[in-house]
Formats: sequence, structure tokens, C-alpha cells
Amino acid sequence: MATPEEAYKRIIPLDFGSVQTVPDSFVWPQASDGVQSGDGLTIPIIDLMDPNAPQLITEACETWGIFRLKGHGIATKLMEDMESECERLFSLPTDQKMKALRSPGGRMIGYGIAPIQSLFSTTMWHEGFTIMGSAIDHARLLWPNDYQGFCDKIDDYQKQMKALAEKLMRILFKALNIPVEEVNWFDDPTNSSGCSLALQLNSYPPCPDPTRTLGLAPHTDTSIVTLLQAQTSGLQVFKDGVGWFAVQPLPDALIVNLGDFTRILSNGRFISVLHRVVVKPIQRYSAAYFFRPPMDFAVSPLLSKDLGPGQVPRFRCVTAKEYSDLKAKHLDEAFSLIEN
Ligand SMILES: C=C1C[C@]23C[C@H]1CC[C@H]2[C@@]12CCC[C@@](C)(C(=O)O1)[C@H]2[C@@H]3C(=O)O
Ligand SMILES: O=C(O)CCC(=O)C(=O)O
Ligand SMILES: [Fe+2]
Repeated sequence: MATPEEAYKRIIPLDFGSVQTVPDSFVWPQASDGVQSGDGLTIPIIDLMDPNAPQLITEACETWGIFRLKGHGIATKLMEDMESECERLFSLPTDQKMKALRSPGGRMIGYGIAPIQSLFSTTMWHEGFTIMGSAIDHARLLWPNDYQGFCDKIDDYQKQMKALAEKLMRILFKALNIPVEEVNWFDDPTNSSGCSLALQLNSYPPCPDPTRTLGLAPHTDTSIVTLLQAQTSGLQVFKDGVGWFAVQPLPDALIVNLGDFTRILSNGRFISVLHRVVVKPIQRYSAAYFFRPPMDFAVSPLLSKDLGPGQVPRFRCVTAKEYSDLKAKHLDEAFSLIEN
């Protein structure tokens, strides 16, 4: 059992600016086992304005669990602003960022290493900033006289991402025969049922030896859907029978990936894609918006009006909270624990 000091150390990132080599504690032997993308190994590109988009999205969810989305309506300027805010935040001196450090055992918000880090003994080449709702309390600590600009951008971004995620959720639920009318939190403007929506700003500092370490260890997201913005490559997905391969970002497109809750709701039909991040000699930022149900929501394949002939539910019903707690302890094994 870790002492409180040890636990605390686990949320403090490395002072990346000062290291010339990858320390042993950051060495992931499997980091370089990616494959080159070849024929048939491209993540679909879908235009949301295409009348066929719902069909294409459904197919992408069944085959990949991830796709690149154009025509999403998020202004390029807002995406650029978000990238600049990431740069402004993560370029702050380490002792300044430390003021907004996530508190151990507390709510998962603020500055620090990846929340899943506690499940791995090898450290990830990463620092992050987690936001749920308003960012004001932490932004004040980072920029005591100048926090409003950051907060306004974050609010605007979350509002637009939420609207887009709801649009996508409508498409997914329609494909799964789940009536959105029965989901009482859907479209709730106050999101009063608890802070489960989250925005994660990720920074992967320039790495002197990129093939030896990982930015984020393999994981699936604890979300319905995750909307990811990243200007440079680094994200990889795992495809059965193929291995790890790169998702190339497109200018202006967002990367959309499904999370575990959609796998449960779809009774396994839609893929909650396993992904990881490799690092580069250059700085990389990303912003991930996690669209998640309120913690008291009961997630079950039986919400669907049509499991298909002879189909039985593969997963038992769990609240979002119950599942998140299982995930925090068991990561990938969480699924086997809810399998019927
Ligand atoms: C809303 C969420 C979703 C979280 C937990 C919580 C806040 C931060 C998210 C991430 C972001 C980084 C990868 C991940 C795996 C992690 O370590 O923290 C994500 C995790 C999850 O999808 O499970
Ligand atoms: O940085 C990326 O490309 C992916 C980030 C990610 O997977 C996450 O925040 O959950
Ligand atoms: Fe992720």
C-alpha cells in the first residue's frame, strides 16, 4: 500500500525540459511494435453533412470503433485556440503548474500525470490537465491575474463539443434501437446529475528517444463517445489480427472514438477501441472530450428495443459509477467482470 507521499508523487509529472535521455522508469519495451498502415488499414473519414453519414458511422462503429469526422461544424478558430491554450498552459514553469496539481484521492481534476498511471508501474511520457465543468478554480491558481480568457475558451469548447456529441449519440442510439426519449439526462442543459462530462488536455513533451517510451498506455475510454482533437500523429489503435497502427489526423477533422459504455449498450456490436499514444521528438498536444452519462445512469444492453433474434445480453446492467469504479481498479479486466 502506497504512503500518502508516494501516492502524491504518482501525480507529479517529470520535469521533461531537463532530461536528455529516457529514464529507465519510462521504458516501455513494447513501444516500437507498431505496424505500417497498408491496404485496408485506414480509419474511415466521414463527413457529417453527407446524407449517408448515419449509415457510414454505424459501419465504422462496427468495424473500427473509431473514425475521422469532417463537416462537424466546430469552427477551425476554436480548435486553433484550444491548441494555443494547451501550449500556454503546459509551457508554464513546472512550479506554477504544480499549484494546480490534482489532489490525491480527490476529484480527478487539475494538473498531473494520466489518471490511469496508478495502474501501471512504468511511467508514461505525458502530462495532463483534467477539467470537469468549469476550469475556474484551477485556472485561478495558474494565472491569478489572467484566467478569464482560458475559462471562456474552455466553456465555449465544452459547449460545442457537448452539442456535437449529442448529435452523434442520437445517430448511435438510433442504430441501436434505443429511444433517446427514455434517457432522461439527454439534452439536459444543466447537466445537474453530476460532473461526468470531462475535457482532458494532454501534452506529450519532445522525447529524446521516442521508440523507447509511450505517451499513454493502451486503454479504452470510459465514455459513450470521445471527441479528440490532435494536429499531429501519435495516436495508434489496436486491430485484432493486425496489431498497432497509426491514426493519421486530418486538418480540421476530429477523431471520434467509442468508449466502453457504447460497447455495453450495443451488446458488443460496437467496438470500444483499444488505443495508445506514441511520442515524438517534437511536442504534441491533444484535447479529448469525454461524453459520459451521469454516474447514476444504469447502462445495460437491454435499453435496446431490439437485441436481435435469439440474442441474449452479454453484459449485466451496471451504473456508470459502478463501472467507472471497476475500471479504476481493473482497467481492461472490467469487461470480464460484468460479462454474463
Ligand atoms: C472522464 C474521465 C475519463 C478518464 C477518467 C476521467 C478523467 C480523465 C480521463 C482520462 C484521460 C486520459 C486517458 C484516461 C484513460 C485516463 O487516465 O484519464 C481517461 C479516463 C478514461 O477514459 O477512463
Ligand atoms: O492524445 C491522443 O491522441 C489520445 C488521448 C487519449 O486517448 C485520451 O485522452 O484518452
Ligand atoms: Fe483515450
